[in-house]
Amino acid sequence: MPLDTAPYDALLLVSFGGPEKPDDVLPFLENVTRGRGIPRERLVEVGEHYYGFGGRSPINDQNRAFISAVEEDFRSTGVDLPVYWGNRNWDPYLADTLQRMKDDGIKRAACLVTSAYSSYSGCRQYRENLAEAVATVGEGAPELDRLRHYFNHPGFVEPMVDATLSALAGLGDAARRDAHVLFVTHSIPESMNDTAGPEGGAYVAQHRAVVDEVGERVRQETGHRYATELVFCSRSGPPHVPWLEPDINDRIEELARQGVGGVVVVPIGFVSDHMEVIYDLDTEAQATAEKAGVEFARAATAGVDPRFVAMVRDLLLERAAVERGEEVRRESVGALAPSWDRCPVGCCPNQRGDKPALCGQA
Ligand SMILES: CC1=C(CCC(=O)O)c2cc3nc(cc4[nH]c(cc5[nH]c(cc1n2)c(C)c5CCC(=O)O)c(CCC(=O)O)c4C)C(CCC(=O)O)=C3C
Ligand SMILES: [Fe+2]
Repeated sequence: MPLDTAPYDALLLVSFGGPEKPDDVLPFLENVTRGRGIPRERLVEVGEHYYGFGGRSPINDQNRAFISAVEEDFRSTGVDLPVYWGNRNWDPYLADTLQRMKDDGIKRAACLVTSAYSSYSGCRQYRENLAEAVATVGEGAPELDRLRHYFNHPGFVEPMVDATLSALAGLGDAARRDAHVLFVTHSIPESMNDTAGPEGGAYVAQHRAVVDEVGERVRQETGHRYATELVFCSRSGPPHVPWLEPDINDRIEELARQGVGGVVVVPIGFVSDHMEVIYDLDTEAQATAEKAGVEFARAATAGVDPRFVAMVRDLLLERAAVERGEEVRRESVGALAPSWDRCPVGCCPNQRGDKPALCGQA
């Protein structure tokens, strides 16, 4: 018997997109930064990160692998739904995917965004992209609901705990003893965090909840309370605009000066090993650590961990039941409550002016 997924007849994976070949790099970067006030020098620099990896981001292949894993999970558990995929910044673009869904007769889809937290960049901007894509397709475009934020879902948190434990095990005994666990996420402008979520500050608050929960579980598993902290990578934007700090590289250098022998870097801000992870962490931050004489181990991202894959099904069935008016039990761990189904009005505002966005409260 297939499980009841009504009112949904599809799942849509909504992601960032990335270049597939060197010629894609500049047009991709132009898509990402259009109207975002990013200095030219920064674009040239980030372009080099991509060229250094053959002009190809791993993110699209990672999304393909994730979709295959979700399809397999659906098949084996009796969820009879097709899975579609659309990006903000690169092919397959959201509007093209929505057109295909409409042609396939899809009426209403649940959207999983590959970003776990609240912020303009991680949430509302995707909701604006969905609104734009629906407007492009016009009459007959599928109705879309966004599945809730999953930073505190056990399917996201538990793989992070195991990844942190494995990374700790990868340090030498001496370095491990006083190692600092650096939970890292994408920096955003301070003003973007100040307005994130319904009451502001949600981006940092949600990350701190994950840091505390993973830190506590690692303590339970190892019997040792490692120093844990939240640090940031991938700062962009003009120098006079304040972004969230400390930067991971600055922090590693400071820890080295204090005599700390090892760091474990846990990319809680990202769901797969895309360019921010393989360049900003594995290349740049690792080089910083080497130069400073600090042992470095990077924890895996959630990727295709079966628990993370199964989370998609859990969120989908949960939301479907909510939309049918049924009582549901919402899985979550840590200090914060499960997140909302529809973003409150004014949540994570676009600081450059209002744009239509889907998946919010009326
Ligand atoms: C919060 C956040 C996430 C996590 C949530 C989520 O996953 O959505 C994220 C993810 C990603 N960011 C990515 C790539 C880029 N982000 C940029 C620029 C920016 N990101 C920002 C924030 C975030 N970004 C911000 C505030 C900017 C400044 C411009 C602006 O205000 O909009 C730029 C332009 C160059 C630069 O400025 O660095 C690039 C190339 C890729 C793809 C990687 C790949 O190709 O493998 C991914 C997954
Ligand atoms: Fe980004």
